[in-house]
Amino acid sequence: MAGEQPWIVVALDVDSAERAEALAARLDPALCRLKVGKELFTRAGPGLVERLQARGFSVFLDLKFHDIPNTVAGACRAAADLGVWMVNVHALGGVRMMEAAREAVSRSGQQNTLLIGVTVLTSHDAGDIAAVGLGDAPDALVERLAGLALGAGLDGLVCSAREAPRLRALHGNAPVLVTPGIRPADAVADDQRRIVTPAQARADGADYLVVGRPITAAADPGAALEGIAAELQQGPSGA
Ligand SMILES: O=c1ccn([C@@H]2O[C@H](COP(=O)(O)O)[C@@H](O)[C@H]2O)c(=O)[nH]1
Repeated sequence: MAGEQPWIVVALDVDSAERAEALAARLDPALCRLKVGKELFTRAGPGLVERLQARGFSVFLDLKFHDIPNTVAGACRAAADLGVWMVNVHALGGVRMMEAAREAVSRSGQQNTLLIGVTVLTSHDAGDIAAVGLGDAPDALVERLAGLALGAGLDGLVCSAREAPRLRALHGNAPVLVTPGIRPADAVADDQRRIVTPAQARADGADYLVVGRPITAAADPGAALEGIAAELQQGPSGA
């Protein structure tokens, strides 16, 4: 799988429905999908997701569910019933939780909703992982969690594009790889630690690139989106 266009997923990390809809109005649904995460969903709820979908955007509901299997299954069922393009759970929730999520989405009326598993947050480096008592290096932990998630039947993974080549070698082209931590060469990293440029991420095997602040904090978000889309057409060398 190389992902279906559009490959860019804009993270709408803003604090109101009004701000989110104003941003969406400046973005072309032919060039991007939208991601609604914890802050915006907690403020604006399912109604906003439905309005963004009505504007023609595919929506990734990025709530990273991580709870007991029954609770996560119910949350995933609710997300699928909203008709979202993609929803995720955190792979650290374990195999039984991911299997329950898989069954809930597959039995919902929206079987096309993609269910993916977060491996290691792109804001984490080796020190962060060691500090919470997980012994593996980031790439080894990603590999371990990816195996569990795909074994539980999930459609794909959230990881850094740095790990994409190894995951492709291990699991082939079928898993959907969604990669945040995307930064154009001239952008600041912010709180991200395992970053990759947009064209390099695609070249390394990422299907979908999550991009937030480099687009949403730009003076002209529409132009910033177009710039990244153009970079993807050119490839990593710019050739
Ligand atoms: O490992 C992860 C998982 C999710 N995210 C989310 O992606 C965006 C990234 O935003 P930027 O502004 O481009 O840094 C944000 O919504 C995160 O919650 C992630 O960064 N890493």
